[in-house]
Amino acid sequence: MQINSSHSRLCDPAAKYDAFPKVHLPHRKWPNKSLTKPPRWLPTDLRDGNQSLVQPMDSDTKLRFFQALVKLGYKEIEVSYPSSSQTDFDFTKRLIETPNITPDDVCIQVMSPCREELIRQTVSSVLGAKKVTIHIYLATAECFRRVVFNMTEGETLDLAVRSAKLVRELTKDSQDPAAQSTEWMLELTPEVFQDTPLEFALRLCEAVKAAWEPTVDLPIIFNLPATVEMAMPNVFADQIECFCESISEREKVCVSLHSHNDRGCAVAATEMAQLAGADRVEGCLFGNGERTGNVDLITLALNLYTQGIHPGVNFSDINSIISIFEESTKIPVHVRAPYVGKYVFCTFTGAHQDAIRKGYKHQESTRAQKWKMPYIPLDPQDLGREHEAIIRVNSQSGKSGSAWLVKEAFHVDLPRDLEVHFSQVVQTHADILGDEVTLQTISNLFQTHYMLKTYTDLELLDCKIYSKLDILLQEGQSQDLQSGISKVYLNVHMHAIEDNTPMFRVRGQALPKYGLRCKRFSVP
Ligand SMILES: CC(=O)SCCNC(=O)CCNC(=O)[C@H](O)C(C)(C)COP(=O)(O)OP(=O)(O)OC[C@H]1O[C@@H](n2cnc3c(N)ncnc32)[C@H](O)[C@@H]1OP(=O)(O)O
Ligand SMILES: CC(C)C(=O)C(=O)O
Repeated sequence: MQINSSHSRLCDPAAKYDAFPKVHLPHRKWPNKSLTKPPRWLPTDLRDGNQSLVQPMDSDTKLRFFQALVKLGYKEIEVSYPSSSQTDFDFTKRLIETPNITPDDVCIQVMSPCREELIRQTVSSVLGAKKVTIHIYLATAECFRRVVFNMTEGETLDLAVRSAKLVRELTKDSQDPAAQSTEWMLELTPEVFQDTPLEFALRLCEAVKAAWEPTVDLPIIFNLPATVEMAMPNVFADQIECFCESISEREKVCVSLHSHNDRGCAVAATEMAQLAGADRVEGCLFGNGERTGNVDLITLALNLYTQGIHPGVNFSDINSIISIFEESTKIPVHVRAPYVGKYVFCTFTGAHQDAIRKGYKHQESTRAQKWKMPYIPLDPQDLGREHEAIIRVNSQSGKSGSAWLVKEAFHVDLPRDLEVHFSQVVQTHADILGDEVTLQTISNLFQTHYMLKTYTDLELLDCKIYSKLDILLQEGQSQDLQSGISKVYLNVHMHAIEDNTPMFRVRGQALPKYGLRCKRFSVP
């Protein structure tokens, strides 16, 4: 019976789940806009990213990660949840007290729930820093208020205001000299903004703004999270546009986004919400973070980059960032992660390989400035990646794939006939192998099949197919010309590897199927 009831639920999801309500915004403007500049970025790898790990980072690991984020160019970094653990508290102090770790233009952000003792502890961890954002959060979504806190809207609003006033008292209004040399900002997160009635979110933010009294130079940050992503990106964009249009003193407010990826749409939601007016984006490298992760900051940045917009951060040495990330989080970057995965610039597919190979040849011959490459939206070299990994060969590959690897191994362009022939050799091998055919294997197959292994002191330099007619004409033997040309010759230019000086020409007669039979050597 139990089984039946769960079956019936699966057949009728509406009995269990409600559709997310639409936003009434008939004159929405965001669909007609484009992104033209990067947002203010805030990586939260050391807080939201860290809190999602099986093994939270220790102080040295956090420091290494922090320094990597600074090197990438981030100017606001959420470094900890100081009241969560001694490690986080001490790490925050370490960033401030160790000379030359935190550049003067980098603002560190620390987070606390709206609880008096925890706010006090949080502020005490950052005293002495140059620039700080105190980030307080509280749950405003109806389900959270009712289920977790048992608080009314009024009680929630009061708590938010009291907390903002406390932060103010401890920071920008404080008489403590240690607090007076700091540039203080306040960030408030009404948690699960996406599921909070807009009218209540606005009312609460207005009250907190009045309590904090921000300025145009140091605006208050309202971070509007999809703590759990619950609706399509267009719905989120509508919510953000409504908020941006309705909040008063917009010039004193920085609207920040913090999207999680529960529906797999965090990148799209974050991009559309920027069209809708948001100024700032919180997220994590490689989309780390609670559950399905925070929005991936690298994808967002490189999406801008490939539209010709400088993202303000620099991913030109992506491999070192991947290493730091994997060592720090113990989470491998997915091989298909946009732009950065091991396989994203790589194809096994014959038709794609052919297009890419032609693309590279075209790019080289036209010396085109603009990047227009079939199947590859970003030049891997811009990320410090090599081209070698682009084409890899298995049984799904064709002649272009094996020819690309022969070029890598021997630096020669195969003539088309030979490409076709060699590809059949590789295909037969790949089918039997049922696996990738490596560069080393391709090179061995080529040498063995065309008998280049016979002369191990020689290196292949060039390789062309000549008709017998060409050869005879070259050698002035036109009198030997016979009608009905039947044989094709393969001319293989080699040089001796050992002393590297004398040039040899090995003439090989390409017999049926172009198997090379070397006939003679000569110094050219
Ligand atoms: C969406 C986010 O990412 S929010 C950030 C979440 N991050 C963390 O929780 C990591 C750090 N947290 C901690 O170290 C601890 O949970 C502390 C220090 C905050 C609190 O510790 P404890 O007092 O031992 O409470 P515990 O961990 O059991 O959590 C329960 C408390 O969290 C509160 N809580 C639950 N959900 C939320 C929420 N969304 N926002 C704020 N507080 C919450 C509960 O009200 C409860 O408080 P109560 O005991 O007064 O009722
Ligand atoms: C508290 C906020 C910033 C958060 O982490 C979330 O909503 O996911």
